[in-house]
Amino acid sequence: MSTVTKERPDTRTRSLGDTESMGTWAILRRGLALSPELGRGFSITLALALVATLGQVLVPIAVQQTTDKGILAAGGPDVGLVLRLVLVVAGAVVLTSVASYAVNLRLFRSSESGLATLRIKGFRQIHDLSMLTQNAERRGSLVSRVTSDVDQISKFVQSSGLTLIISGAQILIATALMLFYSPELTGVVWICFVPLFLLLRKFQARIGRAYLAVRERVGDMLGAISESVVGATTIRAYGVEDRTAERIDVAVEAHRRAAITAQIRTVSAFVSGQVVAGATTIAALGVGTILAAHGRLTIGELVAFLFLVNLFTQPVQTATENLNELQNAVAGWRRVIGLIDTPADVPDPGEGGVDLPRGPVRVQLQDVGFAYPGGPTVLHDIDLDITPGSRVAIVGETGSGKTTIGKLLTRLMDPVSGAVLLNGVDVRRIRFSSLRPRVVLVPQEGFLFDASLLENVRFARPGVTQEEVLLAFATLGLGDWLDGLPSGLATAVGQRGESLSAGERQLVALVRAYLTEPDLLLLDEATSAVDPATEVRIQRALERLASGRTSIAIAHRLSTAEAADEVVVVDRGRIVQRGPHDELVAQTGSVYARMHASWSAQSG
Ligand SMILES: Nc1ncnc2c1ncn2[C@@H]1O[C@H](COP(=O)(O)OP(=O)(O)OP(=O)(O)O)[C@@H](O)[C@H]1O
Repeated sequence: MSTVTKERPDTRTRSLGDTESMGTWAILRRGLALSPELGRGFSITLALALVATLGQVLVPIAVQQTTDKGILAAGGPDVGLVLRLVLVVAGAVVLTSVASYAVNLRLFRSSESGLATLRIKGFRQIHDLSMLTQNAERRGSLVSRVTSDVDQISKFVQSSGLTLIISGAQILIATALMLFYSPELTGVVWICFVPLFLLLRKFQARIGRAYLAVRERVGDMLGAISESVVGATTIRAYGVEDRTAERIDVAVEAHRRAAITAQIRTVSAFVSGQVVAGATTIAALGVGTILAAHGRLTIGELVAFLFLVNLFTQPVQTATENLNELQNAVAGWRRVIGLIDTPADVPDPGEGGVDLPRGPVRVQLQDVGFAYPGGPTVLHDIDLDITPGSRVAIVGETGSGKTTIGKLLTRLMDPVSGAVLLNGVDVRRIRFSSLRPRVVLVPQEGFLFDASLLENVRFARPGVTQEEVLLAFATLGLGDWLDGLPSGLATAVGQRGESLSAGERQLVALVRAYLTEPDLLLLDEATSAVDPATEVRIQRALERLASGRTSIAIAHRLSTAEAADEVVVVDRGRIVQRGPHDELVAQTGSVYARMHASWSAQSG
């Protein structure tokens, strides 16, 4: 029974999620939901932090009591009381230190676990995003979302976040005590500070925008740098080092400018706070002295009040600094959330999906149409039915749409219209756990990791033994090649496999594919020329790999097309011919006949 879903809305996402419209609170809430460890045990941390703050508040009270009731006591200094108060302060200092230590430890633990979870979610998401979405953003910038952006959040969570909350509590406690000592003086302090509170709100929005720009420029800069590192060989080969350096300079310069703008705004906010704090202390001292002269305030109360003014102004000032950290972190969170909340545009049907039964696969494309985001239609009404176990070669001019068909068959992307069916089931309904190992694409340039040959091959099937790997090499006729390598399976392949030739890298890719035991094999044949001995090995390995399974080769060589059971000719996104090689060649004037003529001319 066919399970085609012809009318499907185009749910493909082109770029990463937009979080611009989310307010600061919404971002913080979502950020906390993504890293639940950050909120775990927070009430205990907060209680400990309050204990640490209360310890600080004890000092001005003790100073006032020491001055008024100890030093300036009616019958002369009361040494006993002074000593007791000193002991109380010492106790408070010890308590404060222990509480501060515990707070920091708890914060580091919870933030490190919370942000590790966020990083893991981010990296997983990068893998779940389709190539279309990944292509919308440069790799370096994508990576910066889970590295430097998360670092910004970490900076905030580990210090500024709690300081910000404690600052609020400190302001309230200081105000309550100030009111206790002198409501008039408290009024003076608040009158001085109200304009700064209002100004801070304005600063906060501007600083927030500036830091988001900084985070974006960091992403651009990393994007430009990683591109130049990855493409170093090409850059050198074409002698375009200057132009590349210029692009990096531009990105670095844009980052420098954005960082300076953010810093200027930060410093302006901080300096405003300092000016207001200084002015407040002067006003409190002036008005306080007048009040003391009129007997409405004792000397001890005035001194205690000035301590409290400091306790009040200090968090207001640091609040500006911490608010910047908050904005910086929110900007980081915004970018990470933008990544994590982007729906996977090629979703795994998971529980509701079906498994692909074992055995050679029947492949059907029904009215398949495809266009890359924002681009023209590159595949038009493709209809194809491939018999299980057959060997098919897809040929066509460059840009005709062959690779695109391959990407649709392996579900790296979904068609815009029509459906791809494997054994009669729409690929969109097949679970990834079944689809991924059963349908394998051997790309033109398989990616090799900087590890041994064995580890690179094992990557396909982690549990495979060394004997099984050796057997795989032998079965594909590659035993002699392996024996010729300096350290056999232990040979290091270098970064991206650069110690091997392009042809040898293909051999490794074929062994990898073989170990997965796919039922449908897709081979994107490399266009790069390889030496004749390796060419023979590749062909032999391919033949053995293809036996007993359905295989589709995106062919660039005449030999591959000749060896196939059927050749499918694609021209400008349409299938224009299909049939056995000999039959197609005989159709004079056809696209395939022309291609054949040109292949034959090239090979001699
Ligand atoms: N990621 C992409 N974004 C936008 N357009 C793309 C993308 N990849 C391919 N295209 C376009 O789609 C069309 C078909 O490309 P495709 O790679 O499928 O051709 P091909 O037949 O495999 O070519 P080749 O033989 O050179 O590999 C081309 O016009 C190409 O420019």
